[in-house]
Parts: sequence; C-alpha cells; structure tokens
Amino acid sequence: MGKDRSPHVLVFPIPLQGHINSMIKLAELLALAGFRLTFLNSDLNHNRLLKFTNFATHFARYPGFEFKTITDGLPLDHPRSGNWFMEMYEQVIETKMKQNLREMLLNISPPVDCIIGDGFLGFSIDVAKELGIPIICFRTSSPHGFWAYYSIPDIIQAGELPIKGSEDMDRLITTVPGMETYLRCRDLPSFCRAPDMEDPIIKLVVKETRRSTQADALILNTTEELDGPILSQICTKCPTVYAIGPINAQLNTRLKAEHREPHDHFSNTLWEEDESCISWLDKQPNRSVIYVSFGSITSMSREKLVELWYGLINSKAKFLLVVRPNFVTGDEGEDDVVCELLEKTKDRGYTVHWAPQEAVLNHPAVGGFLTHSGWNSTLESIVAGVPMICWPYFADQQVNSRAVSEVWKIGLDMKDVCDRKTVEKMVNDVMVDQKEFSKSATELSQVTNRSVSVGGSSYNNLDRLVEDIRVMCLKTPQKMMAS
Ligand SMILES: O=c1ccn([C@@H]2O[C@H](COP(=O)(O)OP(=O)(O)O[C@H]3O[C@H](CO)[C@@H](O)[C@H](O)[C@H]3O)[C@@H](O)[C@H]2O)c(=O)[nH]1
Ligand SMILES: C[C@H]1CC[C@@H]2C(C(=O)O)=CO[C@@H](O)[C@@H]21
Repeated sequence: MGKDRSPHVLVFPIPLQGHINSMIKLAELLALAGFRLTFLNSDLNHNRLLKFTNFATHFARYPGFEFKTITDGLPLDHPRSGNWFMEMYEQVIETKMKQNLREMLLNISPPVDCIIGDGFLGFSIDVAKELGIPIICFRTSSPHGFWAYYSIPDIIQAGELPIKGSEDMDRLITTVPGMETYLRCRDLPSFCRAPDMEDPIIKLVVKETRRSTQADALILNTTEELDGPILSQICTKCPTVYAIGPINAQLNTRLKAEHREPHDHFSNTLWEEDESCISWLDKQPNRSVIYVSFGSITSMSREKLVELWYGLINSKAKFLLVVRPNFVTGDEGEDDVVCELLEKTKDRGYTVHWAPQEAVLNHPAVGGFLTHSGWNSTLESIVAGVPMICWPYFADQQVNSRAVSEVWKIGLDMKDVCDRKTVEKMVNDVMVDQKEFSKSATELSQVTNRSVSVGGSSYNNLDRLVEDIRVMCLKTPQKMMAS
C-alpha cells in the first residue's frame, strides 16, 4: 500500500561523539531532501547536546525533525571513559537498547518507514526485520577499517594472525584483498594485537562487521575517489553500498545550495567548544601552527603527554593542543599536568579542553594536524587540505594512519614510536620543511571536495540513496501501531 506522506526515517547512532557527528549530519541531509526525521540519541548525550549546542533551534527549521532518547543501559553517573562502550556492550548496552528500540518503534507515530542504524549496532537489524521495517546500516568508521575487520577470519585462517611475541610487526599481511601491498601487521586494527584470537573484542568486531552486510544496504562516509579499490571489495559482500562522504563537506555543499546559513554555526559537540583558540590563531602567521587533538575517546598517560609536549616545544612550530577532560590517565590527574604545560608554553602554544575542530582545520594559520586518526578527524583534515601526523590509538585508527601515509601520501605515520625525538622530527618535517605534503594534501582536498559538488560521485550517491529510500518506503506496507 502506498503512502501520501513523506518517508519517516529513524537515525540511530552508537552513543559516542564520533558516531553522533556523522549520523546527525546524515539526518540533516535527509531532512533537506524532505524526509521526516527522528534522531534517536542516548539520554545522556541528548542532555549534553542541549547544554553545549544550539541544536534545538537549528533543527527547528526542519518540520517533522524530532529528537527522541533512549537509555544506553548505564547509570547517568557512570564515567563512560576509555573503551567503556566495548566493555559494556554485550552485557548491558545491547540488551537494554534493543528492548527500548523495539518498544519505541511499536509506539511511534507516524510509523517509521526506514531505519538508518549504526553499522556497529547489529541488533537494530534484528529489530527491523522482526517489525518488517527496511534497514540501512551506516558504518561511521573508515572503509579500510571495515574491510580489515571483515577479513579477520581469513587472516586467521591463513595463519597470518595471531601476532606472535617475537613477531616482525613490519611483516606484510597478504590476505586482505586490495591492501596486499601496504598493510603490515602493525597496521591491523588494534584489536588484532590480542594474543588469543578467541578474544571477545575480536569476536565482537567481526560479528558486528559481518552482520551489517545483512542490512538492506550500507552507507559509508567516504568517496569513490579516496577509497575506490576498497569499496569494490566491500561491494562483493554487500551489493548496495552508498559512498556519500565526506559527510561534513556534503552537508556544507547542500546547505550552501539551499542558501541556508553556513553549517559552521551549528556544532554537534558533546563538550563546550572553546572559541578563544580562534582568536589566538588569528594572531599567528599562515601555516605556522600544528593542531594537536586526539578525538573523543583516546586517553593518554601523563608520561606520554609529557613526551608529546617535549616533542612539540623542541620543534620549530607553534601548536594548538586539545586536552579533553578525562584525557590524561593515572593517579596524578589532569589538572597539574595541564597547568604546568600551559605555564611553560605560553609563548609557543595554546591549550583548550575542546576546540571547534572544523573551524580550526580551515583556519589559514593551521599547517598540520597531529591526530589519533579517528575517521571523522581524518576526513575533516582531508577536506581542509591539511597534512597529518598520525598517532593512532585503537580500532580503525591503525589502518587509517597507514592509508594517510602510504596510499594518499598526505602525512606521516608515527604509530608505535611516539617519543619526543620522533614528535619533534615529524612536526618539523611537516611544518618547517613542508616536504611534499602540503602539495599532495591540497590536491587531495580538491578531488575530495569535487566529489560532493553537483555531479560528483558522492553527490550522486546521496541522490541515489534518497531516491532508493523513497521507493523502499512506498513498497513497504503501512505497519500497525501498538494499541
Ligand atoms: O576538540 C575537538 C576534538 C574533536 N572534535 C570533533 O570530534 C570528532 C571526533 O571524531 P573522530 O576523529 O572520528 O574520533 P573519535 O571520537 O575517536 O571517533 C570514534 O569514531 C570514529 C568513527 O566511527 C572512529 O573512526 C574512531 O576510531 C573512534 O574512536 C570529530 O568530528 C572532531 O571534529 C571537536 O569538535 N573538537
Ligand atoms: C565502540 C568502538 C568499536 C568499533 C567502533 C569503531 C570502528 O572501528 O568501527 C571505532 O571506534 C569506536 O567508535 C567503535
């Protein structure tokens, strides 16, 4: 039976900043296409958005755009630090969220016609299938990460995993199609470093990655120009794949075309942005500052932070450093370290708790980005044409940093050797000698930005996604609501 109303799409991310970022942008893109949207966030993150952003007024401009909340299963005062999501996922989060999602879908009006679920939350596929709702998975991490996770059983089967104690970490892994020439042991997702392949986290990432291919389609935040060879491999397992990224650039393009306010006025951040760093950047010469930030999950020991700090002050560049609350681990806490750093480096650097990252990366004073290689940060840097120095922490970040240095050649990979000498040398290589990176980063930025312009590959793929959702929703029978 057909419907005479706009399709109602539910977007449901993992309750983590790196996932909310790209999924809320997708929700806005679909609202721009005329869909009715429900964005399902955890209670805690919804409250943080209310506290730190103008999202309520921003989304009020889209009729039918609603925010709903769900518990992540943990008490509100749980610290949720480090790898809390993976540690609590199967025991608490999955059960609680699955039950609440099902209940919400049964009661929502008008009924949901299509779910766009986080590619790591496989239980939403079970719920969607049970209720007869089409489901598309959006995996917010990188295609390189996705494909490496997917291939883990084959790598084990070929005897290339587990990594042995005395292993040469530079050994090439030959069993991930498309990456045979550059993927080394050390570039595999961090979870592969476990000595035992029965490790529950490995089993979980493989299970969730393989499960997402059972959805009706898969959305990835990339372009064919960046990740063509890997996308071809993924398409052999999941025939309908939409590469619609970089999603921040796609949204900015579409908003400009609609003559809406520039997107920079809205941020979806879970911490308060310190805008004072922009005034500080305004006073610095072009391309003189390295921006240093490790995303929303990474933490660092006091010892490592001090190494980083020495590397930065011994280099010839100025720096803008983000030290998130809860970033520094260990007994001595964060405050004394941060105060000490601030005091000693006033003339060389600026430190904030949380930065307006896209604005920072697009500031003319920024000439490099020392990053943990989270996928959003990597794409934001590519879009802005800023070369990277990669200090990966976990998950897809190890393989992302390899792609930055070996595939796209827009930066240096510092993984596993992150002492002060290495930091100093790499910062100077990127910032002072400028080597080839500025040129290649500018070129890649142009190619990438073209892909989200009218007629570009990601632009067309988003149009195709919108059209396919319309058709999918027309074909789906109107569901009964719970009485
Ligand atoms: O001071 C800051 C620091 C970060 N950000 C933003 O926070 C996001 C961070 O995302 P990302 O770079 O992807 O890092 P994580 O928060 O670590 O993201 C998680 O989610 C990503 C997407 O699934 C994965 O690729 C990562 O490995 C995983 O750690 C980015 O959009 C940044 O612009 C700010 O706005 N201000
Ligand atoms: C909870 C984490 C494990 C998998 C997700 C991820 C990925 O590579 O898909 C990266 O870090 C986290 O965002 C997720």
